[in-house]
Amino acid sequence: MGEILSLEGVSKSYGLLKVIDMISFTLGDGQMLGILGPNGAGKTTLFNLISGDVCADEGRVIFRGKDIGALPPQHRCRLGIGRSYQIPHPFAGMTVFENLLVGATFGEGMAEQDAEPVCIQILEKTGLKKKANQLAGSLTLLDRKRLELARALATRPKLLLLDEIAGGLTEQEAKELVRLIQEIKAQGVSMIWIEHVVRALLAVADRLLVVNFGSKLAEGEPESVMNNPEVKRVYMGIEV
Ligand SMILES: Nc1ncnc2c1ncn2[C@@H]1O[C@H](COP(=O)(O)OP(=O)(O)OP(=O)(O)O)[C@@H](O)[C@H]1O
Repeated sequence: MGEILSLEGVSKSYGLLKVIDMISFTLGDGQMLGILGPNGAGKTTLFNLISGDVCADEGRVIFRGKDIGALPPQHRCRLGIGRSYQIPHPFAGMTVFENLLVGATFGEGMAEQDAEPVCIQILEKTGLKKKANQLAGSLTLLDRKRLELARALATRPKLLLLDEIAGGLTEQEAKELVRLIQEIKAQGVSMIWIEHVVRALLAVADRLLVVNFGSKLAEGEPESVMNNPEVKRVYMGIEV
């Protein structure tokens, strides 16, 4: 199995605050890495560094063998990095379908006639078909989260970054989401999923990475990471 992504000694500061401190990890092709960590640990910043929303102060971001650290987000998207945002921000004045079309045409570069059937398929898959013609701004939070995922899928990513998409879902909805993510994974899409809903994450993650104060606290097989005494103490607040 080859590597799709590797971060090598990546750091990022905002003023005096070092938000990401020398983080390195690799992601195998078709694998799912789950990221856990307390609020403010630097998880979303890590995604921003991969998607190009911010650039690292030091270190390298290698995607499919190429150093993409200096590329803007739209170039990284075209190369195959799709992402959802923790706070959904769809194009509120456009319909759900139009939001997907933007992802497919501008994000991935598909011609509109090719993009339409792809978008319809994604709407079906994500349970948004009935809302295709609804304005994105009028959706409930839950449907906005679905739209975040659908929009990211419309860019036909090879690597999908999911930022807390299970928060606020009922148990049943979380199960459906997990099924959908398993389906996407089965199609060979590599994924990184930041999630506080640990049960959902454990259902699909091949490996876990725990971040604390911008540094890697633990990484490895889910079971051994969850049993790591330092993870229990720092992240879960459990004394062992
Ligand atoms: N653009 C920015 N300017 C200044 N500080 C920032 C900026 N973005 C993030 N930070 C700070 O960096 C730290 C890490 O933020 P980040 O959003 O990456 O954490 P997180 O682990 O995703 O948190 P959460 O679980 O609450 O989403 C926080 O202290 C945050 O306030």
